[in-house]
Amino acid sequence: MEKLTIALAKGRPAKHTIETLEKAGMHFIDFHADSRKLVFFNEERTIKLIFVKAVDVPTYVERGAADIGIVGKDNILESRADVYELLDLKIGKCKFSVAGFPDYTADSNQTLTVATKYPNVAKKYFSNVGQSIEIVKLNGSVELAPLIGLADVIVDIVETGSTLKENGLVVLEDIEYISTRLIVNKASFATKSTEVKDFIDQLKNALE
Ligand SMILES: Nc1ncnc2c1ncn2[C@@H]1O[C@H](COP(=O)(O)OP(=O)(O)OP(=O)(O)O)[C@@H](O)[C@H]1O
Ligand SMILES: O=P(O)(O)OC[C@H]1O[C@H](OP(=O)(O)OP(=O)(O)O)[C@H](O)[C@@H]1O
Repeated sequence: MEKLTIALAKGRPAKHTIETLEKAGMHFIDFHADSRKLVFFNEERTIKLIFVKAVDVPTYVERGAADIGIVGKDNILESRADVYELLDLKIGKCKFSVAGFPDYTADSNQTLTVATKYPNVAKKYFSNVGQSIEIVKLNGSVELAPLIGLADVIVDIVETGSTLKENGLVVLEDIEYISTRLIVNKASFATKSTEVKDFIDQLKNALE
């Protein structure tokens, strides 16, 4: 009998996350990296794994379509979903930064144009530092925005820094450390507490 539904973010950290689940003793028999299948079960059929777009994972968990989600902190922050965040898997490590041209100088009296895939994160950061901004919401290739005069600065994920470097940009400020986290639906945490705690404990052991 199926006990838990886990929503896993498709994309970069997925393969590593599956490896961690395998290490924790959960085997998803027909999973392979280039499969187009979106639903998998472990051997005992106690865990249903669903693959969804990273940005949608917090929504699935908040609304109870999944009991647990495994997703980047970037998507959790942007979604502002009301869920419990209970574990850092310490994979998919990167950071949120403000980036721009090396000679960029901040002027708190002027409205800054900020290009980003993460408008809520950008708004919160600049509101905290007292800078008024205008957001240009993009869905990718954000580093292009300052180069073509679409924005003064960007708020984006930086991992190795090579995308910034190759486009003549630098980190101006770091905002937050990002990695893959485990989130839990609040009702599931109460009604399925044993199953949820067992799942987290198994995962924790595999991470040690
Ligand atoms: N260099 C990186 N760039 C982007 N995301 C990274 C990086 N390193 C780790 N991550 C993590 O990987 C997740 C993104 O994976 P990926 O880029 O495959 O998906 P996505 O950009 O959200 O999806 P899509 O490209 O389909 O919109 C991020 O949410 C973040 O937590
Ligand atoms: O510091 P780096 O190691 O260069 O990694 C950071 C880059 O990777 C991500 O883009 P992604 O590849 O997801 O493409 P996108 O521009 O379509 O979001 C992110 O948005 C940065 O552009």
